[in-house]
Amino acid sequence: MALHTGETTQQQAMIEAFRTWCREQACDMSRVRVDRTSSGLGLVAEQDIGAGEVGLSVPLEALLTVSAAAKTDIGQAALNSATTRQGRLSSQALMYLVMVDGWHDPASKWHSYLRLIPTRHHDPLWWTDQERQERLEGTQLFHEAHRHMSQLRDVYDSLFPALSQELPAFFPVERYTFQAFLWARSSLSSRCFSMQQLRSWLEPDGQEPRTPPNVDPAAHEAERLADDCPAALCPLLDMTNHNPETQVRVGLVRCAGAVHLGISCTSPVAAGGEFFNNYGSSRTNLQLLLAHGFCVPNNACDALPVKIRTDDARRPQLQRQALELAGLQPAEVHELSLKNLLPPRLLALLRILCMRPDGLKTYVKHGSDLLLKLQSPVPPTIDYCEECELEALSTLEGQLLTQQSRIPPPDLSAPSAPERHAAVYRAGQLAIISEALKELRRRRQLFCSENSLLEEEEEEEEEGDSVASEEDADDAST
Ligand SMILES: C[S@@+](CC[C@H](N)C(=O)[O-])C[C@H]1O[C@@H](n2cnc3c(N)ncnc32)[C@H](O)[C@@H]1O
Repeated sequence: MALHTGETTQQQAMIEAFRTWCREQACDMSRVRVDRTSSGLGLVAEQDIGAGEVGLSVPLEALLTVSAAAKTDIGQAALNSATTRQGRLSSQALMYLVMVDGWHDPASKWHSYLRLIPTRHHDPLWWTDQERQERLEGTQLFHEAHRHMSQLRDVYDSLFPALSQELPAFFPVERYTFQAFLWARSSLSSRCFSMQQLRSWLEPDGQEPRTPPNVDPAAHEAERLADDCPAALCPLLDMTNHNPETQVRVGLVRCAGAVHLGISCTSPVAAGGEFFNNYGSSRTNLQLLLAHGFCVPNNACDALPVKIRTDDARRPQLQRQALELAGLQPAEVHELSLKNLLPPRLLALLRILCMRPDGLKTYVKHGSDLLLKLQSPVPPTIDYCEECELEALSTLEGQLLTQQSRIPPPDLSAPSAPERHAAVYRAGQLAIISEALKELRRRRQLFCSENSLLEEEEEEEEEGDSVASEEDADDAST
């Protein structure tokens, strides 16, 4: 990471202050040090760390959990304010309030920690509308980024400027800006650990009692809080960068008589090597970019979400009955991936939507076996079902071609890191579409040859198509 001399000195001073803080909090960081890496700050092994050995750990008292946030002066002020009295306070918002306060106030328990978090993030919520349009057009992430931004705006607007007017000493207007809230949101989303990890032991603990310490808010605070933050900040552990090749375990460990959150790696880390984390072995590039602001090239977990609208009230009753019988939900998202190019549930759904009513009558008789039956191709020999299979495949092909045409071609050598990460994301989406199209054509050929049908030379645009995609739904509403 290129830093100017002034920035380097300033950052070094902040790292030193953070190290002192870690010592004061009795963190176990004897085997690692905070250092600069190609992904910002990270942790480097000071000595060989064995496979399964706890690399570092942090006492639970040092974590910023919803429960800890609720106990701070700022948390209490928010919880007892007239502004939040009408309803429950969002637990996420409570975390943001305490994080913004802690960044400014040297008296905050987490001040030295919060100061070391980057002041700018690179996820799509930090991009301008135009950048989001250019980088994400035609993708699911474009909609997700907008949705997250407007949710954050709603949460912010529900608290400000009211809290600043009611309690200006706690919530000064110049401190609690939307930008500060955005920083807190992205800091939390990019660095948090799941509460589940705070409830399970990393290793069997001999004869000791195994009940994990309670990390939940007290009952009277929980009553006032919406349960919308299943995550906590763990200073130091959150300095670990992501490596999809690494396997780690995170959980409770005992250290010097206290309970810590610790991390161990299933393979050894040599002295001088980076001690990595794995933010989730099944995280898609959409999830990584939205929460962490980066993507993994050729991400094997990547998925292309496809949504087919089925909630149209004008749908024939028989179709609605078949969808219900098959247990297909109106808002169901079907995830296409390189491992599962054509999910059987999606094909079953398309078969229902493409089947003539008399054919559907025959199929509905299968009752609870309907989904199973529809996961295999519909033979053209069944009365009124002659066209069904090819129509279902063509419908999906049409939708994928439309999605493909809407996604701008990726430039993996783009000048800025966010542009490159967006390009990696688009490349992943386009790769799945392209492979799914090949698989669709392969299946069509097979189906035609098995049923002695002639393949159509060219696809024709369906007029008055009865199958509407989610993208179409969005277009229709704008
Ligand atoms: C939990 S923090 C890790 C510490 C962070 N590097 C820092 O400087 O504070 C997660 C952030 O680190 C960066 N990061 C982690 N792993 C990365 C990777 N494999 N590629 C690119 N950036 C990464 C991203 O900015 C991400 O949002």
